[in-house]
Amino acid sequence: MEDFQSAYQEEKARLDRTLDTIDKELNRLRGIPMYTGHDYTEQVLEAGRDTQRRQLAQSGQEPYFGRLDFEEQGGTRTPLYIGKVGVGGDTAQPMVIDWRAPVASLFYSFTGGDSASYEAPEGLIEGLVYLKRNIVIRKQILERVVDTFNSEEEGPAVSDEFLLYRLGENKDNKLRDIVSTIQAEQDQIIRAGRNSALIIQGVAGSGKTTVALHRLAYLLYQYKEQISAEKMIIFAPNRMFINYISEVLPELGVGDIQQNTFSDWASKVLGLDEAPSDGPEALTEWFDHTVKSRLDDSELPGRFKGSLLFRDQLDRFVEQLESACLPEEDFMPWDGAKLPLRTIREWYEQEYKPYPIARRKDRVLARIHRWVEMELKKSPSAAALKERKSKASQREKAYAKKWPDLSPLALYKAFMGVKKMQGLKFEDIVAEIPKSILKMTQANLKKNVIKEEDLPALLYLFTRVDEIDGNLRFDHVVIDEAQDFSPFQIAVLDRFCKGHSFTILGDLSQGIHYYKGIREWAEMQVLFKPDETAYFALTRSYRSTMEIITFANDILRHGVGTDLLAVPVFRSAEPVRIIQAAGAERLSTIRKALDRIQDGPYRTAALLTRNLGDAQQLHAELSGLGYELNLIDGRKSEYEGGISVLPVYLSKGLEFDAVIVTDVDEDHYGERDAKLLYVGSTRALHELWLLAGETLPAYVTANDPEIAVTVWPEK
Ligand SMILES: Nc1ncnc2c1ncn2[C@@H]1O[C@H](COP(=O)(O)OP(=O)(O)OP(=O)(O)O)[C@@H](O)[C@H]1O
Repeated sequence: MEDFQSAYQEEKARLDRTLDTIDKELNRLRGIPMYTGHDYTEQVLEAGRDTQRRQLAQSGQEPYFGRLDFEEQGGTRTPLYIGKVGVGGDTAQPMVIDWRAPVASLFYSFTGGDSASYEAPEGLIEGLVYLKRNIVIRKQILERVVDTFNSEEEGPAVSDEFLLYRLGENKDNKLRDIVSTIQAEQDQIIRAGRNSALIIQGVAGSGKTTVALHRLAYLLYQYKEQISAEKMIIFAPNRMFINYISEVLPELGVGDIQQNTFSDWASKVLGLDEAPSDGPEALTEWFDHTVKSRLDDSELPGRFKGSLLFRDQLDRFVEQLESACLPEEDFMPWDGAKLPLRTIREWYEQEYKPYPIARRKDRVLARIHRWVEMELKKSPSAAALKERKSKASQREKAYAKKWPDLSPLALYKAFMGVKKMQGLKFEDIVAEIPKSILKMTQANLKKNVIKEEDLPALLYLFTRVDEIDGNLRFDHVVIDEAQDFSPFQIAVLDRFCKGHSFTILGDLSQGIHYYKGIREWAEMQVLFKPDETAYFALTRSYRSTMEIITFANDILRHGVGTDLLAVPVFRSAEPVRIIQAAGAERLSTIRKALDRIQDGPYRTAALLTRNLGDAQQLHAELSGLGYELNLIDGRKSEYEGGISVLPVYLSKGLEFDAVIVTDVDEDHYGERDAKLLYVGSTRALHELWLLAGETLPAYVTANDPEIAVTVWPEK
């Protein structure tokens, strides 16, 4: 107790000193009149002061969250205070060190032991850690001081006490930063070098999304000279998810990073009027549990059109295109004048060879135009000039039309046999496309309907025949829920991305979009050379209680059939409740469970149904009974918190303090839908209820009363 008191007093005094220094510095900066003139040097200085003012104002509320006492070899014990932004960065001993600075990595990577080291620009720095302390400051008030390592005390190396305190809290509506409790295995990913494609397999709740966002903040800090926020992008599954994660980057002081769905981004690049996407109707079709037979992988359009085989077919098509583009004829602007095919061919095949085909076409046509202008100058009279000019203009237009239309859609239509293209013979390639997929695509393209699954091919054709403009290129690409991406999508993105700088994260066990996603990470790894890629596995799960994770692990083991199990953090609460709620009892049981949850200390909860129709119906019934609920149906772009009703497949990526899954029976969640139940169950932080139908799915067990029970709570 005494120790705690003295630690608290010590930190209180230090906080007062820090706040005082920040206050003085802020006042000094605010006292400098804002520069609004035209002098460039002054403008740069003013921008710097503005950033400093904003950062200091932020630090002035919660300057730091951790302290690490470190003694560098040959040096002395020094307390390092670590915060979201550095304060006094130019001095030899800054008051607060930015969490992304090399030395701050010790705060995260240190797991006990006699010595510690970190990578600095000047090499490996070694030394001793004496103390690791978590400090909670809210609005300038010191709220909590917890030592998670103290070399002078007996006890476990680095304790989880502070992490558990953080995980036990109820969550706001939005995902939050975790700078104060980043774990060593997460820190390794956050600080991994920029020029490789990281592939991260992480169990549900292992912090993948959160880690990716922190990694972006780190990369921007570490490589500030080489990369910029506007050239980084996060691909997320839908608009609502983007809204859900939207607070983390601003909390980390990072703005302007693009956040988009693949479909929206691709449509913009391709100039499509509308972004094709798996709308609610398409999803309902894929996720309907009453559809008993599922197509083989090779017949699933998304799987086929996302494969590298399909990319290779397009490659063969483009190769032919190169030689077939040039019209096999001389150009005659008017009778008696001739630009021989031989010359045009030389321009196209030799002089402009370094350019992509579409650029070559433009250059050849422009050069022909220039040649015509020169020839026109030789006209014998004004009348002849006029006549020749008009003829040449018509013939130039006619000649240009003999070149193929090289827009991605026109090429794709040609490839799929919906549009004629002279001089190409690729029937053998098309014959390799599964018949059902070819027929369906042809029918769609005839009506000018483009599906989401066609986007990689369209983008690929674009990048193969044309130049990618500099402002479309990325310094870094993050792909969340990457198990739902196809290898071809990644291959296309690689063409837009400098140095294979990717963070690709997902969870194969949550691969519920079976009709388009991958089955193995190897499908993506083959895209990169071994030294261009690194693989990480996150197995610790931070979101849910130990009971929920142990229960969900059983679904993985017996239902999904994988050994990628989650390791819980030891945070214990109520067992999972599996309650009979079939037939006439269904609605009243849902209500009873909901009432209990509403009486609890929670901020967010979710009712997860098997499909959209169920969610709509339940939402209508319960709203009619006076419950305040938000329906999430795939159309919404904002996540509102409170109690949500949604089909289970739309819950991916989200989390709620308490979750009720309805209709958990063999019919709704047969073995092939075990992944859906896994996703649903792992959305819960503190409480999970499964409302059971007549027969529980065989893979759902309630053998251990510490983990799952089939009775109502006693009080
Ligand atoms: N080191 C940590 N400290 C505190 N909280 C953490 C930590 N890592 C993850 N969390 C919390 O765990 C929860 C899950 O994180 P996140 O959503 O990023 O995981 P995920 O792996 O993307 O999950 P899923 O695949 O299930 O959607 C979040 O509430 C996050 O704040």
